[in-house]
Amino acid sequence: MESLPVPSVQSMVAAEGGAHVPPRYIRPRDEAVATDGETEIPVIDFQRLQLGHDEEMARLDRACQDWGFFQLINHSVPEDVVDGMKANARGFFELPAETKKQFAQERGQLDGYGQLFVVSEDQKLDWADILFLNTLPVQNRNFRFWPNQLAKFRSALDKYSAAVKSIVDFLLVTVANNLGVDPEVIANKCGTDGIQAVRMNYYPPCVQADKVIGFSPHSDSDLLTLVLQVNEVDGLQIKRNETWFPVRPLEGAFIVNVGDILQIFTNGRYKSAEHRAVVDMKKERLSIAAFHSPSVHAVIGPLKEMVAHEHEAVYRSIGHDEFMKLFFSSKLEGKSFLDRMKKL
Ligand SMILES: O=C(O)CCC(=O)C(=O)O
Ligand SMILES: [Fe+2]
Repeated sequence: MESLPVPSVQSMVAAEGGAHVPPRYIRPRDEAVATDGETEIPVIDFQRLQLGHDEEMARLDRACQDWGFFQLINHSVPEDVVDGMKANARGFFELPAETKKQFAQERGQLDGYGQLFVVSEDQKLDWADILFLNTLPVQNRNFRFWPNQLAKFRSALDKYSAAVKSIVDFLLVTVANNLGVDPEVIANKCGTDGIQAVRMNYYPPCVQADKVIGFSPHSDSDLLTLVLQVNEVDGLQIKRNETWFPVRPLEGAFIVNVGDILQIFTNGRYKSAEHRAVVDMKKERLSIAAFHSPSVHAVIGPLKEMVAHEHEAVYRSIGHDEFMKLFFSSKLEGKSFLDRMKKL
C-alpha cells in the first residue's frame, strides 16, 4: 500500500535544526488571543456529578451550551494508567525515524503515523505529527500500526482507552439527563459497537512559532473528546466570540470537547468547540485525544426528543458511515463542516 507523501515534521526539524520552515507550513494568524482565558473556562467536578449534585449537573449543561468545552477534575482514571499512556505516547515519538516510518498511514486510511485531513497535494500543513489508532470496536483495531517495539504500548493503550471510555459513558448519561432524554437513546446510538479512536499529537518546537499552526482550527466530529496534555507546554486554544482563549490544563484534569455529533444530536442546543493548537519556539509539546462516536450503523441527525413540535430539525439525518466520509474528505476549516450537515 502506498503511504502518504507527507514528510514528518519531527524528522524535518531534526535534519535542519529547525532553522528553515518550508512555505507549505507558513500560515496566517491574525485573530485576537485573550490573555486570561484559563480563568473563564468552565471546570466540572466528576466526583460531584457521580454523587448526583444538581448544581454540578446544571454547570455541565451550561458548559455544553456556552463553550462546548470544559476541564474535568476529580475523575476516576488512576494516575498510573494516565502515566503509562503518557510514557508510551512519548516513547513512540522518540523511536528512530526509520522505525516510525513503518507505521506511516496508507492512502485513504486513518490509522497510523502522519497527518490527518491531507486532502490535496498543495494544501497547507500543520506543524505536527500524529499517531492515530482506532481502539473500538475491537474489530477496528489494526495492530499493524500499534508499535510493538514498545513492550508496554498495547497494555497502556488498552487500559487508558477503557478508562476514558467509562468516563465518557457516564458523562453521556448525565448529558442525556440534563437534556431530558432517556439515557438509553444515546446509549443505543453507540450500542455494543460504539467507536473510539485515540490520537497522539507531537508538536516539535518551531523557530517561527508564530508563523505556523500546530493543529488547524477545527471542531471534533464525534460526541465527546477527552484530551490529555502530556507535558507542561501549553498550546491548545479555544475560540469563543471571535477570540482565542489559551487553555492551561489543571493538574490531573482532562479537557473535554463537545463534538459535532453531539451538536447535531441536540439540534444545536449544545455547541461543538472550535479549537486549534499553537506551538512553542523552544519546546516540544505532546497531547493525546480520545474520540468517542456512535456505532457506524447509527443514524446521525437531531434526536427526535430534541426536536419539539415548534422547532424544525436544523440538521439532516444521514448514516454514520456517510457522515464520516463527508468529514474526512473536508478540509479542516473551523466549523464549516457542520454547515454541510444543515438542512437546505
Ligand atoms: O493538542 C491538543 O491539545 C489538541 C488536539 C486536538 O484538538 C485533537 O487531537 O483533535
Ligand atoms: Fe480536536
